[in-house]
Amino acid sequence: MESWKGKYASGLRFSFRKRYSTEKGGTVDEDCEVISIGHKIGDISYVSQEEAQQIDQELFNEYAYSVDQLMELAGHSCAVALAKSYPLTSLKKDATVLVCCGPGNNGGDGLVCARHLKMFGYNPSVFYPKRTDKPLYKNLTIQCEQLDIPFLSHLPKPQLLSDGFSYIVDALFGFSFKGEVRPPFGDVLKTLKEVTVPICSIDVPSGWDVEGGNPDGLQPEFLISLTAPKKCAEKFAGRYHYLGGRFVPPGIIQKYELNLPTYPGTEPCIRLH
Ligand SMILES: [K+]
Repeated sequence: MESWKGKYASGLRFSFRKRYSTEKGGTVDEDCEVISIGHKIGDISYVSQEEAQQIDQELFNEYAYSVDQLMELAGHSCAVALAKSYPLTSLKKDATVLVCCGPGNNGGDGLVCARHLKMFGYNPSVFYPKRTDKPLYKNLTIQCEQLDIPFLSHLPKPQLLSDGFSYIVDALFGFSFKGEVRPPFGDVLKTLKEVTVPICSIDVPSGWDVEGGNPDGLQPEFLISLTAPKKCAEKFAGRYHYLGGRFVPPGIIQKYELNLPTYPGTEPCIRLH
């Protein structure tokens, strides 16, 4: 696979071709394009868990954003990146998508993403096994329910998931995940590891150490890093890596010396590879 790492965007567009091996031993080529405006695209920043949490706190405390605001932008950027990667017209199974949501803000991003996917014409369902008793999450849940998005009471077996959904969004854990997976999420991750449809992770592949990754864990096909990629994203080997959450103020970019590609035009997300 040709990589864009170490190359420079001389103008507005940078294109390259990726080659994938198929299960039957053949190869498939995919033409890719990254749009960047005068930015060195080789040395993108990967932030540590501590930096991600500090940036998060600064956005709320110094820059006076509310969680709802940033979650809305983040979740919307996830839905847009998913729609670019898996266009409506390319999907069978009535464009059914399962969004698995965890107990924290990563799960909140998932609920927002599900709502926007519905608005974009997809058919999302949500699995949200551990609900958080806070108005923000209750409201996001009601918003989905009012759009007739079904909430599953249990996670079906891998075969049923693979038969019933075009892809599965992993919004279980983000940059605050630590240690060994606690119940009931161990079983959830075990099931997701066995499905054959693409897994699409929001911010961090769930169950991965935020910095070290997890070679035995989920291997998503799609990842959207929010704000800035976390260190574990260096180990992401899937097909689509996007950056989203276009709300990082210049002061934070400077303070944390973030090197991030410039979002093109009015896009809420940009493909990194
Ligand atoms: K996740």
